Amino acid sequence: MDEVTRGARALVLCPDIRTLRYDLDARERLEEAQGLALAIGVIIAHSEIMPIRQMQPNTLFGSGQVQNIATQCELHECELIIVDGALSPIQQRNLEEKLKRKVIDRTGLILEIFGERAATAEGRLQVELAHLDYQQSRLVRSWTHLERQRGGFGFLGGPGETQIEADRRMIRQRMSRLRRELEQVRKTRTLHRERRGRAPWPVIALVGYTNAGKSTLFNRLTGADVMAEDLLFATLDPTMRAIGMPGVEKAILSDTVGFISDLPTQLVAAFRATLEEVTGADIICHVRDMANPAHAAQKKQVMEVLADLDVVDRETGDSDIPILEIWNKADLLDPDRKAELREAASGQQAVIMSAATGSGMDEFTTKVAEMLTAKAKEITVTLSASDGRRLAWLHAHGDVIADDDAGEGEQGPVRKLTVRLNPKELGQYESLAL
Ligand SMILES: Nc1nc2c(ncn2[C@@H]2O[C@H](COP(=O)(O)OP(=O)(O)OP(=O)(O)O)[C@@H](O)[C@H]2O)c(=O)[nH]1
Ligand SMILES: [Mg+2]
Repeated sequence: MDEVTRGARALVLCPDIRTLRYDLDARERLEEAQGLALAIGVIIAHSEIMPIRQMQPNTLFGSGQVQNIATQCELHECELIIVDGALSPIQQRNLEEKLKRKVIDRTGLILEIFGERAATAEGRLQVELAHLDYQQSRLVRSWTHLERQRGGFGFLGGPGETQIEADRRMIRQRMSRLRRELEQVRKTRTLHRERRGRAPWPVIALVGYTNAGKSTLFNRLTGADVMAEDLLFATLDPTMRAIGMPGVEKAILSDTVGFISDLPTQLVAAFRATLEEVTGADIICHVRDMANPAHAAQKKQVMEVLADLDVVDRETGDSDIPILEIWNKADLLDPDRKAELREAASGQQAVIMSAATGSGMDEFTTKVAEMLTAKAKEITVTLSASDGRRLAWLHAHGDVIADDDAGEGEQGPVRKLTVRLNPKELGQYESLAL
């Protein structure tokens, strides 16, 4: 977000539209909206739930409410109004005119956050693409940091129709260039992934709603210093590290972007590409903030995204990849609630822990090790002692339990090996060319 907005005093409004069905109640949504607002560095001067019986096509809010918003802005000296919902370009423009202040909606807000956080080349390309897509319909807008940073496409001032046409064309051209660049970056990434796919280590993916504690857990396990903050979308680009823990000699741990409800459609594709890593994981750890009253609705969102990624069956909830639920932030729960959860967890793949304090870590590592071994198969093979290639491969990739001299065969000495291989490795071993 541009200089003017960072540090700006903002009025955060959460429309509660009677005709819509929400997963979270208004108070929870308002809280999330405040979190999003803080994530772009504004000061929340005042926030309010706005019940709406009937949406007004021109302003969303009724005229009395618009009056009221204007008064609140004066009272709290706000320069910016954040509406936690979707505004049509017309509604946004009309509200700005009536209120004489900058107005942004939920999509705009999330795009701003993503724009600030994206760190990798791919992340930046995706976000810019999403932003341009959003702007196409809002050509008179002039507040986004992207266009400012890039020297502008000439949206400033009240452009005439020809100017808007020219801008549209420019946006379209820029978008198709970005798509080409993205394609290139993705190809490279797929190559990297394929190369890693041949590496023998299992992949553990951390997923979860934004602010659940994924990066905190990641840091604890890797000793890394990934940005873990009380900020929504602290992590945008996937981060991977090799880790070792009791029972798992080596694994790759991947931290991912947090999920959120009502992700702007423009960002869904970007988001999905970032999450592709998850589809190749051996285990998914679903980190949940059990201290958040909205944790059940948040889980639902996460499962939806996993279903979108074809990891989870939307109807049955069955998953191709084993999922371990991390019931995080246990340190914030009172003992009764904890006991309740402990009971509930015993029947499922779930661990109660605190990534912040480290409590429950042992149980976590034991569970992960168990799940990885459950997937592994033990095979026994006899090989000619001169088959150096296979012998070396098994020692390098598998968990060799026994490697014994098995006497003389027709072609000389023979060895008998018992090896544990996870399914991926087993496939690789079987396809080793003779
Ligand atoms: N009390 C408590 N706080 C925690 C725990 N785990 C994480 N946190 C805090 O929760 C906030 C969010 O943690 P992150 O690790 O950044 O969450 P994330 O899931 O990576 O969030 P995104 O990257 O935004 O998706 C931080 O302020 C953490 O310190 C926990 O077990 N207990
Ligand atoms: Mg994170």
